[in-house]
Amino acid sequence: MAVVIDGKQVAASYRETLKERVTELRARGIVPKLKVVLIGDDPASHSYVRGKERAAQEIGIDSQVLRFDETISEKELLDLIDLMNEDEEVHGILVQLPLPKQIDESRVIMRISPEKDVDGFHPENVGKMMLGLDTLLPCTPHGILHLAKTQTEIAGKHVVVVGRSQIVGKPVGMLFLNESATVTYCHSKTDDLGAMTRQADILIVAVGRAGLVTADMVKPGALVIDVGVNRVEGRLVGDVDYEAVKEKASAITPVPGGVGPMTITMLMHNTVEVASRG
Ligand SMILES: Nc1nc2c(c(=O)[nH]1)N[C@@H](CN(C=O)c1ccc(C(=O)N[C@@H](CCC(=O)O)C(=O)O)cc1)CN2
Repeated sequence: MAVVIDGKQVAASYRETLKERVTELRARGIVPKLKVVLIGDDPASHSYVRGKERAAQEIGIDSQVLRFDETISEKELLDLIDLMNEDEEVHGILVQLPLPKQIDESRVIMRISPEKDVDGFHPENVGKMMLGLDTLLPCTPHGILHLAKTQTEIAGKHVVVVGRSQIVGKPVGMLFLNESATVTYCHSKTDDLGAMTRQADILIVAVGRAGLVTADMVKPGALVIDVGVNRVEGRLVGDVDYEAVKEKASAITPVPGGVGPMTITMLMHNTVEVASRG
């Protein structure tokens, strides 16, 4: 029976250290400031942004959410980003994804100053991450690495990543490689997925398909990290068949309450990092 990794608790304890850092910054007259751009009325995006506001308030970060109708043009959004880039009081800028179809996501990400890119999505930050240089790391992958380190040594472990998205799959593999893990990437075209996942000491699943990973696809004693968020019959579930895999793994993240809370916490971490750079 696996240890259930309590992401809420790990996140809460990490936020305590951030609170202390913010108290020190405020004593030096620095108030960390985060601007979040929220476009449209997607209920999930609104809920995630509320979570970001709550976490910022708890830690002492000054956050402001700028809400726009989904008809906003790309030019209006890019002009707004320019203003925030120039505002010396703003440390972090985040545009909540996904964006409406008239707006090119890459153009938006590339317009945010890399120094203020608290999502860690800008190519300059992604490149530095690949090189193992100190930079703003993408929040979900950073959160996953932190959770994994609460359970095991990473160096020498075989990490299998299922999923190759720009914001989770690709970067999370890179972060584990930087920690001297052996990394295998799998995706929708991978032949015999189970043969791959069964080799994993640490299995990270980020596809967005409920029940994709079943118990027979997991090596006994593996650490299983489920990044999927799927709504099935009104319930939130991950990509892993949680009840069955729990019996086989040594540790597992639940959905909800696993990786999700770490995403928001690492966003706060990045905002504090930028503010600390002075
Ligand atoms: N600009 C960004 N957009 C998006 C990101 C991102 O990192 N930056 N990631 C996701 C959404 N996201 C944060 O923005 C996010 C997703 C999930 C959670 C979370 O806490 N999930 C909970 C369940 C929440 C629920 O009930 O729906 C959990 O897993 O426990 C936080 C943040 C896409 N967009």
